[in-house]
Amino acid sequence: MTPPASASNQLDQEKRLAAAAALRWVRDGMVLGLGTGSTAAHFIALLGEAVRDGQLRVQATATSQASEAQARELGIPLLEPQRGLRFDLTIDGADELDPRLRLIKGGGGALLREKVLATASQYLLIIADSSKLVPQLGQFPLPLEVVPFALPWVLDAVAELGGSPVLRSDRHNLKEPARSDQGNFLVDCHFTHIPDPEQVAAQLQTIPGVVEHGLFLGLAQAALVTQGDQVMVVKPGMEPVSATNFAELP
Ligand SMILES: O=C[C@H](O)[C@H](O)[C@H](O)COP(=O)(O)O
Repeated sequence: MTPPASASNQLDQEKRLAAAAALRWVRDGMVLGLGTGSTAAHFIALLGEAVRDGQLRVQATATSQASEAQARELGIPLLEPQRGLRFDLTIDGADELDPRLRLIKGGGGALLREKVLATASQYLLIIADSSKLVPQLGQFPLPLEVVPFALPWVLDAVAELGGSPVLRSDRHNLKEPARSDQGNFLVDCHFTHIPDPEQVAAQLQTIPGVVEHGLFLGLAQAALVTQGDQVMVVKPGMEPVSATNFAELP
């Protein structure tokens, strides 16, 4: 359900505050991974300003064509995928995160590239508004990237796991399926509750034709979650603390 306009403005403001807090930990010379989605777009915009004003010199690789286009337009120097390329820090959004920093990602269809960069990063920092932090994952439908040929069998297999799969439609032409940047289909799996994300991830990995799933487990080191006008740091096993308490990466 879409939130009413005032709530959606509030969430957008929270996203921007989290993005601004993340920018504090970007250091000159860093190689960055740039996430995808509305929260990551705030970060890229702020980073672009810092680069333009000469406050930061960084290089970056983006997790989607959309983020790459935004970064290019803002003059952020971009690196192509290459062997040996590692990222000091990747800043990305999430659709859901739990207190152990297990994530659901892929609402924008960028889960594959996002997981590739997250895995090649020393530090994955998630930025999010207050609606994203949940006690248990699964309310947000879990996205899968699926090879088109394999679709019918993937749908069968996900249904057997209790995930009520729905093939995602193209936003601009609802009669057509949405495609990832790789040209694959996206399937949203409505589990409602995922009490054991590790088990679900292991099961999804065995389905032929599933290129990637949107469970990000053990990948994020910290999250910046805005609650009202306060940005809080969330780390596994730690009570959330104000982001202003950290001078370095949390
Ligand atoms: O594929 C998209 C990504 O995983 C996004 O980071 C995620 O959907 C969150 O997007 P937003 O910041 O727009 O809520």
